[in-house]
Amino acid sequence: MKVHFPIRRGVVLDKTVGYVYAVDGVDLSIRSGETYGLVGESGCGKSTLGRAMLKLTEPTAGRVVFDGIDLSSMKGEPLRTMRRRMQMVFQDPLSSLDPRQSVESLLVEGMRAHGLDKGKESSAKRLRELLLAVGLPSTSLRKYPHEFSGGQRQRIGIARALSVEPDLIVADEPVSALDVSVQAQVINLLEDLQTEFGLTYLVIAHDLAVVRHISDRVGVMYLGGLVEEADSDQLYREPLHPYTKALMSAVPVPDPLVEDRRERILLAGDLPSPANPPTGCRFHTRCPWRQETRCDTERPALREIDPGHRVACHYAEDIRAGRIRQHAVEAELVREDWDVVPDDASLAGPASVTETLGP
Ligand SMILES: Nc1ncnc2c1ncn2[C@@H]1O[C@H](COP(=O)(O)OP(=O)(O)OP(=O)(O)O)[C@@H](O)[C@H]1O
Repeated sequence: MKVHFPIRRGVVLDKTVGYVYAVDGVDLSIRSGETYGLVGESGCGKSTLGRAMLKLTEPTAGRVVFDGIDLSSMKGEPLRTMRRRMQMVFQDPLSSLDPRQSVESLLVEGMRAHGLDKGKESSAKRLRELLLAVGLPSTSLRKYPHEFSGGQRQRIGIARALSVEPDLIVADEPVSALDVSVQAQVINLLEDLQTEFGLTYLVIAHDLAVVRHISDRVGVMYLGGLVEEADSDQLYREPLHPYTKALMSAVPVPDPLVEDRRERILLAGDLPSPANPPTGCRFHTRCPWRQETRCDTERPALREIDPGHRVACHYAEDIRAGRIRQHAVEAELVREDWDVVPDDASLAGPASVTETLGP
């Protein structure tokens, strides 16, 4: 799939002077009942991909197939019916919930739009069930979003998504606006609801720790492309793409008393603009293992290195076997004596993942 946004100039924005290559050739499938975690730095195209999967953003090229049905040319009522089955939970519940609507009205709205409010009594029962499912008191119905804490508001956002009985939920940074102490509660809630209602999740996050806990499989995005994908355990045990390795370097050590023997990876330079991505491998401008000239000119395909473990790097096997490791060490881009501990292991913001320590 591709999603390219035109960059327009001129008095009435009538000239297209270029494109933002937000999603540029991603082939991703999510299995029924699983949680797929999508990670990467801010601006790499995660949200755009999530929105395009729900047809909230029209793809420039490619198809979205949901439950065997091709949504590409679907419009009007058939698309609306399919949309009920695919809901989104947003990062900031305060901006995604209309402050003038009570919780009751917020929850009933979607049910009504999809013909699921079948009479006063059954709607009231359904509302009670929804509140119970997300752990909010029944007195919440008459209240307004600003009367709740951040975590409670996210529960309202989740209840709202659940109200139309979806199969797939795309959760875009569902906990990143919340206090750390509340994050785990919301993640646990999502897990419980998945078991209870047989949901499938796409969880988008810049924080590897969040995704690790909740995901069955994880995909790592860089500048509009998927660079690595594997079962969660496998990816965390043996990241193969240099970018994933760098992200892993930034995850804090779980136990400070355990000696940290992982290699630390320094990425050169800043994240390039998706409006002007590098030729060849998108990651080559920052890669410690860059090999001339193949990496600069030839874009690597995502290929299966081990069963279910796909990597978009020409030299993944060589890096794994340590065959081209020396080059990176000599260039002082990979060091074993790194002693800089990150203040913040998150990957938010345009800053590159540099000089970070990991477990
Ligand atoms: N509607 C739009 N029009 C033009 N450019 C857009 C639009 N939506 C997103 N972009 C650009 O596409 C790129 C990818 O954005 P996207 O929001 O998908 O990234 P992201 O990885 O989800 O980042 P974040 O975590 O900051 O939301 C960015 O450069 C962004 O500025």
